[in-house]
Amino acid sequence: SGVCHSVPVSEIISVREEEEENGSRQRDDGSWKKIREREGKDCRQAFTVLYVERCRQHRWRCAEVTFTCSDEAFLLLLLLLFVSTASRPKHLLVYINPYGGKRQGKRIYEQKVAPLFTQAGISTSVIVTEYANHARDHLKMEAELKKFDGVVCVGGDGMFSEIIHGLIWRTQIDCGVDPNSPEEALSPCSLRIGIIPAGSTDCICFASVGTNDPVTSALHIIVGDSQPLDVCSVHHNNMFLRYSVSLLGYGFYGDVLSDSERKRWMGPARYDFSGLKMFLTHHYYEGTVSYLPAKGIIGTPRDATRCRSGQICLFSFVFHPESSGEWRTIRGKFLAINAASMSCACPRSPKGLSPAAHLADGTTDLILVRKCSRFNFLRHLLRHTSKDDQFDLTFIEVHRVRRFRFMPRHCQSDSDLELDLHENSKRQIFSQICKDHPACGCAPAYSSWNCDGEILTHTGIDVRVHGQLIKLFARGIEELPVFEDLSNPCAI
Ligand SMILES: CCCCCCCCCCCCC/C=C/[C@@H](O)[C@H](CO)NC(=O)CCCCCCCCCCCCCCC
Ligand SMILES: Nc1ncnc2c1ncn2[C@@H]1O[C@H](COP(=O)(O)OP(=O)(O)OP(=O)(O)O)[C@@H](O)[C@H]1O
Ligand SMILES: [Ca+2]
Repeated sequence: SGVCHSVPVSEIISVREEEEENGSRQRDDGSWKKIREREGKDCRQAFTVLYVERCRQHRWRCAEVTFTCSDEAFLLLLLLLFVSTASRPKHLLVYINPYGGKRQGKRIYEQKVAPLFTQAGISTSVIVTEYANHARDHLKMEAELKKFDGVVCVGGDGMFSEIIHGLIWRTQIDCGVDPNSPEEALSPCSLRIGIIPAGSTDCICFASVGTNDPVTSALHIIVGDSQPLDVCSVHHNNMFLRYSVSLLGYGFYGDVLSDSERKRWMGPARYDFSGLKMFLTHHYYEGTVSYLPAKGIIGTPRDATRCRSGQICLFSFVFHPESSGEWRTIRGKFLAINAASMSCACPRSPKGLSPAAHLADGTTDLILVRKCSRFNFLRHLLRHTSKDDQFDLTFIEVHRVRRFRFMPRHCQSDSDLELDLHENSKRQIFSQICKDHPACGCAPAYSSWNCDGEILTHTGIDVRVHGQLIKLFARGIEELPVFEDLSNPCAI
């Protein structure tokens, strides 16, 4: 009817030929042979295009529009599609955690994601996990990775952590790199990972896509997006412990996690319950943090700029030199020590723990919250949910780093201990008594590390950022056009 509609070829999900004008109901599959058969006939081609439509808050939906054109133009479109979709996945290995978040992983995948994959002509091999670490071990030892163009993780941050542990490990073994050594340069993983959010925090999905919406994630996988991601390796005395891509948190977030693990039955609300409890408990921990500041990078953790799709993050990593600068050391009493390798934006805090952190710049933002009053800590926490700067407080300091170490006070070297031997021995006896009498209410000596939602077994750690070690089926958060129509009533 002469209405004009344009769709970028890169955002087409599928093309369906419509029935021919003579009424025959035979459906074409768009193959070259069928099209050649019609050559010479003077008929116009009607076809329906399924494409990506942008909705509010970075959500994507599937929309469709029907075009008509000459056979030659249609042929040209198919050719264009063929060329521009070379980076799209055709075979995917899917892992579903049926127990993540509100236990909806299987339903979300079957109802919202699988039909889209079928429509886009993607074939899948689906594994519903039967126990914790099933996906990790399958990837490490069994999975025939050559058969696939990507891995899909249906679950939360913990499930994603399983997937990267399996994939990074497997890649190092295949490339002859020792994954245990803290000094080795790790080999990047070639398979991309897609995250279908079905967990409790889903911050890796939220911070790399802009929303935690299964359909949006499925569409980013279908169009073959690619977003590199930094990975931290965590070691204790040269022994490998874990990888982290979002939050490594000691003190407050470590305690929230330890407390919340016992309340898994509560679902995602366990974090709010334990968060309130740990806020009231108000423990602080003593220790030494040393770090290697990042040099030659674009930006600081206090910037107003944000990590956005196709912007500075990608080339800032490529152009800055590996810094061999001076280590700096800070000793003190901390309510929290957090390292955020990405913003850690999530529905609880849409700007995240470190709003200016980058997904792929080869650095992590080290946030130190020194001992302060409950009132001041609350001010800091509240600012995670407002426009105010959560770092603009006297008891907070933040550094962009490439590497850092933490040593809790009671693990410090002998010479350090000799300095305050007397006080220290009193404390050790005291903390022993407190373990026996947990009701006495005095502060414990140690917290634990929250490593992407998993508890670490050691408190003294050495952390190193491996820039762009893995890739996601994502493109980073897209800058919203200023003219965005916020009243767009996109069905959700
Ligand atoms: C007063 C409101 C303050 C709201 C402050 C919100 C800050 C939230 C920042 C969230 C950062 C999440 C980082 C992501 C970590 C993930 O790798 C990990 C695995 O999924 N998730 C958690 O550890 C889950 C961590 C969840 C932590 C929730 C903390 C909730 C704090 C509540 C404090 C209440 C004080 C109220 C006083 C009246
Ligand atoms: N079949 C299974 N049975 C029990 N646990 C599993 C199974 N599959 C995976 N897991 C484990 O479940 C844990 C939690 O999973 P997941 O991260 O998906 O959800 P969550 O913890 O609710 O969300 P988030 O990590 O976003 O806070 C992970 O540590 C994972 O190892
Ligand atoms: Ca980073």
